[in-house]
Order: sequence, then C-alpha cells, then structure tokens
Amino acid sequence: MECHFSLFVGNSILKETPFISDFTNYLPTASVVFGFGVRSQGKGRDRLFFFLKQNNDSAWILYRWQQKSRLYRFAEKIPGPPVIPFLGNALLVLKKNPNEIVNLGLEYAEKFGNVVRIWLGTNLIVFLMDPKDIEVILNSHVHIDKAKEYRFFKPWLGEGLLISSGEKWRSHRKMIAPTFHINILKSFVGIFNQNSKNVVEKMRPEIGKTFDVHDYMSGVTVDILLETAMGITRKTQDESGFDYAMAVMKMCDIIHQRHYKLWLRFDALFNLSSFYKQQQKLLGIIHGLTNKVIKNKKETYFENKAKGVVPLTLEELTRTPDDVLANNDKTLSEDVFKGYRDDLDFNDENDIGEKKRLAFLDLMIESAQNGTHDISDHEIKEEVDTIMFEGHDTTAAGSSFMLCLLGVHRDIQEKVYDELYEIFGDSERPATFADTLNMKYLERVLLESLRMYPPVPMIARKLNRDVKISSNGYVLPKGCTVVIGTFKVHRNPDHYKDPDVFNPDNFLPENASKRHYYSYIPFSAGPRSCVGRKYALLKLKVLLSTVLRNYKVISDVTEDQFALQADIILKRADGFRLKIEPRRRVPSTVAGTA
Ligand code: HEM
Repeated sequence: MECHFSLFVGNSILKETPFISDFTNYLPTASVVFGFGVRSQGKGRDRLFFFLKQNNDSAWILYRWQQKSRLYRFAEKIPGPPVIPFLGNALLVLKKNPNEIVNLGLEYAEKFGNVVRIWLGTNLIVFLMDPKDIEVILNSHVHIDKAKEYRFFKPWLGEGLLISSGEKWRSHRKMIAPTFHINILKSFVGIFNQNSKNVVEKMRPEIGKTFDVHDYMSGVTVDILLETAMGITRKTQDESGFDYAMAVMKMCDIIHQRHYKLWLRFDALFNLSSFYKQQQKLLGIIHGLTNKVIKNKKETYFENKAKGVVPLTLEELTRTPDDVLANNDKTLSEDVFKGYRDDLDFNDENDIGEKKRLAFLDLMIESAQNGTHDISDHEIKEEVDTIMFEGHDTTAAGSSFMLCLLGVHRDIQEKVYDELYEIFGDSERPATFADTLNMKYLERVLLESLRMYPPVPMIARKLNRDVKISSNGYVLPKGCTVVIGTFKVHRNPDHYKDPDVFNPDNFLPENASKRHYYSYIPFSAGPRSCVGRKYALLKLKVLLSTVLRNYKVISDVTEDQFALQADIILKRADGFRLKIEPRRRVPSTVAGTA
C-alpha cells in the first residue's frame, strides 16, 4: 500500500509539484492516495479534499463536492471537454505556452460551439461567443463585476475604474466618463502630433533594419499618457518621468507573466519570487510620482485660487452652445459603436481650444475641489494609475498590429497613403481634428485591425446572479466566471465573410450596418465599455497617419506567421517585426507602387 500526500494551493494545481503533475499516473497503480487542498484565495473558505483509491478492481471513492453543487448541475448541460476529478480541465493548460493556449481555445470553440464550459479546479468558466449571449451580459447594469483574475492589478490600480464594482464604480464612472468628452480630446491633438513627430525621429536609425515596432509604440503611448492624464512630460519631471514610463512598461510585463505562468498566479509563490521584489520597486516609482504630481497640482490649484485664477469647470469645458448642435462631421466609428448604449455619446462640436487644455488629473482635482464629486486624493491616484495602465498597452498593441498588417498588405497601405496625400499633399503640417474626420479609409483600416487582432482578446465577469442566455436557453449559474471571447466573435463567418482575411471594407457603412452590434466589441460595450474609446481612436489616427506619412512599412513575414500570445493584451510572441523605408511624398500612382 502506498500513500501520497499532495498539497493544492489556490484554485488549480501547481505545475511544479511532482505529486500533482504525476497524479493521473498514480491512479491505476496506487492503493491509497490521500490528498488535501487549501484554497488560499477562497475568502477564508478553505477546503479539505480527500480522495482514496483501492486496488484496480475496487471503486475509488472521491469526495467531489462539485458534483453536488449548483454550479455543477447547471454546468453539466453546457458542452465542454471532459473533466478530471478535482483538477477539472486544469491539466489542459499545464505546460502549454501562451501561443499554444490561444490555439487550444480556438480549437475548443470550433469543437463545442458558441458556449463552452471548462473547470479550472473548482472554478467554472463559461466562454461566450455569440453576440446575442454577449449582449445579455455586457448590456446589463447587473453583471458588471470583474472576475477575480483582475486581482493582479490591485496592488497597482487599487479600486480604480477597471476593477472596482458596485456603487464605487458607478459614481467614479459618472465622474470620469465626461472627462473623455470630445471637447477635451480635441485639446489633446497638439500633444498627439508633437509626440508622433518625436517617435518618427526616434525610429529613423531603424531605417533598413528589422526591428520591433512595439518598443516605439509603447514608448510614445506612455509619453502621450503622461501629458494627457497627468499633465507632465518625461522632461519636465527630470529623471522621475522617465523612470515612471519605464516602470509602467515593466509592471505590465510582470502582470502578463502572472497570467500565463501558472505558478505566479498564487500570491504565496509570487511573493517569494524575484518578480515580487521588482514589483514593489516599480510600484514605489509609479505611486511615488502619481502622489507627488497630485500634491503639486493641488498646491498650484490653491495658489491660483488665492490669486482669483479658477480653471474652467468640466461642465463649462464640455458645454455645447445651441448654435453648433448640428453634427455633420461624424466619424464612421460613431456609427459602428452607436448600438453600444454606453455613456460616451455627447455632441462633439464645441472646440475648447488648446489654451484651455487640462489633463484628466486636473479635471478630477477640479471636480473634487468644487464639490461636484466626492473623491479623495487616494481615489484620484487610483484612477490616474488606471488610465495610465488601460491607455498604454492597449493602444501600443493596437497600433503595432495595424502597422504590421499594413506591412503585409502593401496595396492597402498605398490606399491609406493616397488618402493622406489627398489631405496633406507633400506638406509636413501636423494633423488637425478636422483632418482626422477625413481619414475615412484609415479609420476603416484601424477598425479592421482591431477586429482581427483585438488588443483585449477576452473580457471576464463574475456572475452574482443566474443568467439565462439566448443559446439553447442555457442558464449560467451565479458564481461562475463568464469570459467573452472577443477574438473568436470577431472571426465568426456568420458575421464577417472570410473572417481571416484583412479587409477594411468590412467597415464600409453598408456592411457594418448589417451586423449585430455585439459582433464587434474591441472596446467591450454597454455600461462598462472602454471609457477611452474616442481618445484611443483619435490618438491612433494622429499617430499612425504621422508614421505613414513619413515611412513605408514592410513586413518580411506573412500574417499566418504571426505567433499570437494569450495574454490580457493580445500580442505577437515573435515580436512586432517590421522594416521601414523613408516615404517619397507623392501619390502611389506617381511612385509606381499602387
Ligand atoms: C485600442 C485601444 C483600447 C482598447 C482596445 C481598449 C479596450 C478596452 C476594453 C475591452 C475594456 C473593458 C475591459 C474589461 O471589461 O475587462 C476597457 C476598459 C477601460 N479602458 Fe480601454 N481600451 C483602449 C484604450 C484605452 C485608453 C486610451 C484609455 C484611457 C486613456 C482606456 C481606459 C479604459 C478604462 C478606464 C477602462 C475601464 C472602464 C470601466 O470599467 O468602467 N482605454 N478598454
């Protein structure tokens, strides 16, 4: 008789524990196997598991509480891969690299359809890929709580907008959404231009070489965010601005590691690792600067107030005079997103001008001081940190994918350039807000890139109530995690003809208008959609048009060679490799490249 003792920590099984990875091998031969498990993230609900096996001819008795639970009864009706007692489907992802996990997910979606369940240990996860089901979740004001996977952000973002829930989320969203009013965004166009020009110059030494364009997109995105979110630049903050930018990038990397290295998911093990020490150091830099900037900004606010200089309120900045209510210059994306029913649709006409420009942080301080919103300095810090995170990796990945796609599809790149040539000719002038409204083809290319390579490839929610969805009338039980498979929805042939082909015409108004709104959700949708959507699209148009007016981009690899990485942010595991050549400023017909 053999006896083995296994320790389970957290929700799934430790990759590194020989007892566990060999567990399935023990079952046919061992006489008795004991195990016990402690759930460290179970909010104090630690559990003890026992399992016992006797010789081959006798039954082995397992205490499987899942089988008796409500979760299990509902989950039984939903298709998914077969489960192993206790482990569920956890073994499927063990020893798989992020690239293989993407492929596995896609394979299961193919095999089981638009609703798939898996068990990770005792956690039930249901993947949704039908827009009708997705609408039930995303359009709801009830199912707004984030899944526990978002907890890795907590040390950094605290209870900021991305992870907070309940009344706190509601009241902060009410305060923050208007700070993304298009009037405010228009005042950022100068910052977008200046930084885009800077990155074009920084990229110049790469001419003729193969390099990772993401490094540049990431750097310029942080610089733009420093100015628009906090009102500072790397330079004005001497070394600390630079250190901050580096720390944001490295923190994103650590969080990514925690998502795909299973052992790092357990706080107990993570805290023992070198990543933890690095994280503490980086958070010191990030929080140190945010606190310092908030303190300085508040002091300036009071000094100005004492001198009688009071900044315009958010209400004043975003008020639209009656005579400019006609909105004749809507962008395509406003039509594409109009079915989202979120809180970002304002009239866009009133331009407040650059002189009155205020960063998001200034607007929050002003709202807190004039009594419009009840928000503490600590909460302001959490929101600024959240915007810095959410605005960074998403747009860096989005712009990198788009440049790589244009590097592959050179004919489409030339069409983009011809449109830019029509707008700018051979001049070097910066883009205006009005120019961005004329970048109609570029906008279609951008929307199509976000369809094929959505920077946030999935969204996860925790259900606090049972929900009946449209597919087969399945009931998703309270307590399960729902994952919206954005990547897969965007590749569904029912909604996109030839879904794996890069085709900006998918966003011709006549094509876009025929689709279910929730079949295109790169920014999520509904009340908890991305608050930075308009900011992102405007910034990306200025940045990408500037890069493409200066360089031709060339990819040596084709799209089928992009190795995708399953992460919180979709990336290329092989790097965003690209070559650039200086662009001759003539239309493609003259240059002979059409
Ligand atoms: C291409 C660029 C972007 C994409 C694809 C994107 C996508 C998303 C998605 C899918 C969500 C929902 C996440 C979830 O529920 O888990 C989200 C939330 C959010 N995004 Fe973005 N985002 C982008 C850019 C930005 C920018 C530039 C900012 C700010 C400057 C921003 C700020 C936020 C915030 C604060 C939230 C949380 C909203 C809430 O929970 O109420 N995002 N974004």
